Amino acid sequence: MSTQQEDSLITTDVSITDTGRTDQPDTTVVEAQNLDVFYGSDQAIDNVSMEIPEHKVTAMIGPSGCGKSTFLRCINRMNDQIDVCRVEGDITFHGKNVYDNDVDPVALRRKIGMVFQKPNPFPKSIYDNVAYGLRVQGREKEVDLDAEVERALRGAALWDEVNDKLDSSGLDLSGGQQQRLCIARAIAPDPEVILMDEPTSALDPIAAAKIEDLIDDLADEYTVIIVTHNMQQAARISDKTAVFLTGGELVEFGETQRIFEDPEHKQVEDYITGKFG
Ligand SMILES: Nc1ncnc2c1ncn2[C@@H]1O[C@H](COP(=O)(O)OP(=O)(O)OP(=O)(O)O)[C@@H](O)[C@H]1O
Repeated sequence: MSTQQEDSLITTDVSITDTGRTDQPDTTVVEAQNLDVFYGSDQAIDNVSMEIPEHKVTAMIGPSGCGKSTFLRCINRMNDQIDVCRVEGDITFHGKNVYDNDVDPVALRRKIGMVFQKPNPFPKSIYDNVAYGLRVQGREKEVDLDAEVERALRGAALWDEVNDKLDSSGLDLSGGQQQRLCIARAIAPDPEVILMDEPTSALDPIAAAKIEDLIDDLADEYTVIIVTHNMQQAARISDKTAVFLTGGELVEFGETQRIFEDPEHKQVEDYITGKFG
């Protein structure tokens, strides 16, 4: 390790976990090319290009307001719901521009699910929360719904805690359980990509740690793209890290270990060593 790397490690006080996935070759699943996003006349994303690898965890970090959530919402067109939002450039999923006229945003969101900062289960039973997506898709009759609900709850590491109370309201669960229920709801329709917007920031450290472990497991089957304010979390769980800085520019993108140990840009080093942001 170079002296510079040692210095960075000492000053960041961040321990980087080898996820064991970094040696696997990358296959791009989502790609941004010269992406610009505006809210009215204000630009939130500035000429961002990035290739996001399949079956890995990619973290988006950067100071508040730098466009992380905006970028995430472009991937499954959640920004469509914001009238003043305008997207230019390309964002592709398996090579297909998600903003093409023939793309159905609802079908896209089945492939690219989302989990939000605040757990938001529906005011329905645990079972109905998880079954929701399959029912909306009209697949209730074609699949074994009980088996699919169990599969999703197991996938979200919640089955053992709720299998005897599937008819109870999802709102009666703890915050951490509610977030895992939301993850179960997101994975039940069998998406390929899961977008997570600060999924642990509303949780206590123990519940957050469970979600982090879960994200590691999810990456075996899904591509996970996570926005986090927590640099330690990005260093612990992600394979790739994208650093956005004010103005919606992507300043650096690469292997998480390299970004944290040996960033190319002084601004990134300053950000991850806590000098600003
Ligand atoms: N619905 C909206 N309407 C208008 N402007 C918006 C909207 N959402 C976000 N913005 C603006 O776009 C910029 C980027 O916001 P965004 O939420 O994407 O940043 P962020 O990096 O995720 O921030 P944070 O870390 O605080 O969540 C900010 O200037 C924000 O004020």
